[in-house]
Amino acid sequence: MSTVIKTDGLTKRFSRVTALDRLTVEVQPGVVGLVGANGAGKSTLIKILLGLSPATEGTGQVLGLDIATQGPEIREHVGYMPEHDCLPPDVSATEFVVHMARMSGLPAAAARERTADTLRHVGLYEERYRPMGGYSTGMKQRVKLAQALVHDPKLVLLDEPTNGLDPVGRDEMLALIRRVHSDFGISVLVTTHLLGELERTCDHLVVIDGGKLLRSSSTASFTGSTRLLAVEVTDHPTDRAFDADAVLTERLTAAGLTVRPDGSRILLVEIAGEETYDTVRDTVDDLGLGLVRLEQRRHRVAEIFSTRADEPAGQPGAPDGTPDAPGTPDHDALQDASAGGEQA
Ligand SMILES: Nc1ncnc2c1ncn2[C@@H]1O[C@H](COP(=O)(O)OP(=O)(O)OP(=O)(O)O)[C@@H](O)[C@H]1O
Repeated sequence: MSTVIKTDGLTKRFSRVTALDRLTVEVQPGVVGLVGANGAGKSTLIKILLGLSPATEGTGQVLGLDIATQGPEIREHVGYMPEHDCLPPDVSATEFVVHMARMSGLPAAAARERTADTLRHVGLYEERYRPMGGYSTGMKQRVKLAQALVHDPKLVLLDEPTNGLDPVGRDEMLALIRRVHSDFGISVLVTTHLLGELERTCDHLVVIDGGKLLRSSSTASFTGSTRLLAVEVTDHPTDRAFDADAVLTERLTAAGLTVRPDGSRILLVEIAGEETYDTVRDTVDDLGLGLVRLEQRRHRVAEIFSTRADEPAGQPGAPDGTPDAPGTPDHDALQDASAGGEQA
């Protein structure tokens, strides 16, 4: 397995902000999520990896090519889907993608053929002949993805591809992103601030905060099991005044378990051993209640940020003692999509 992206001490300083701060990371083939709040440095990293913006310090390779000296070769083998709307409204998807294919060096006939195939692959059919100004956000995102794929790259960098999409559109885009890798073997680096999306889509996550690497590891290692059981019970079948959660908490505590509420309906019970499951089941049964949920809690990617936010003030600042740069990310901007925190 050859390394797709490698950086060593990559730093980008703007006049008032250090957007990337000695970032050292390696990315292997697959679908990799680049996670960080707004302003964490994701877009800056993508531009540097494409050779479009020079690093202030440090080195990097993409597909074994040097970011400082081989930008054009990198862009020949890498597709890029920018975050913002960049589509000319008066032009059709077909015309635009053919143009982008020609810019990548494909001859006219091959460009037309690849465009037709790629637009079909992203799910654009008859509409591809209409001017893009009339497209929905979902259709525009598909065109942006198609132009990143049309020259048959080995790697695509996707900057917030689900931006502005409703939940259905988002699921479709995420499925498409998985297929880019599974059907064509193209590696994907995808940025988003919707954490739940990444848990479902990516094999590996790179988390950055304030331009620094927080963690780089497999998605499974982020979402491993906790030592907590999530328990949800039904109301009492006959006694409407019966406070099921309160009585259950009391009984489980008396049985030696540690219990705390999580949200309005769920109790979290610390797992003391295998017998904890039986104790909960038996107690719920004794009270004449039904079990709606009894499952071991998994970690959420979002927890890495909440832990970080709990650190003593000053800790995340630059090691040289300078205060955090302006534009330090707003952790609230990171939304846990799986917890229903997404906007349409
Ligand atoms: N050209 C620039 N000049 C000055 N500062 C910049 C420039 N580009 C980015 N920055 C700053 O660098 C920091 C990182 O920005 P960047 O766009 O890389 O973050 P991001 O993680 O992609 O966030 P977003 O999701 O909001 O795009 C921010 O503080 C931003 O204001």
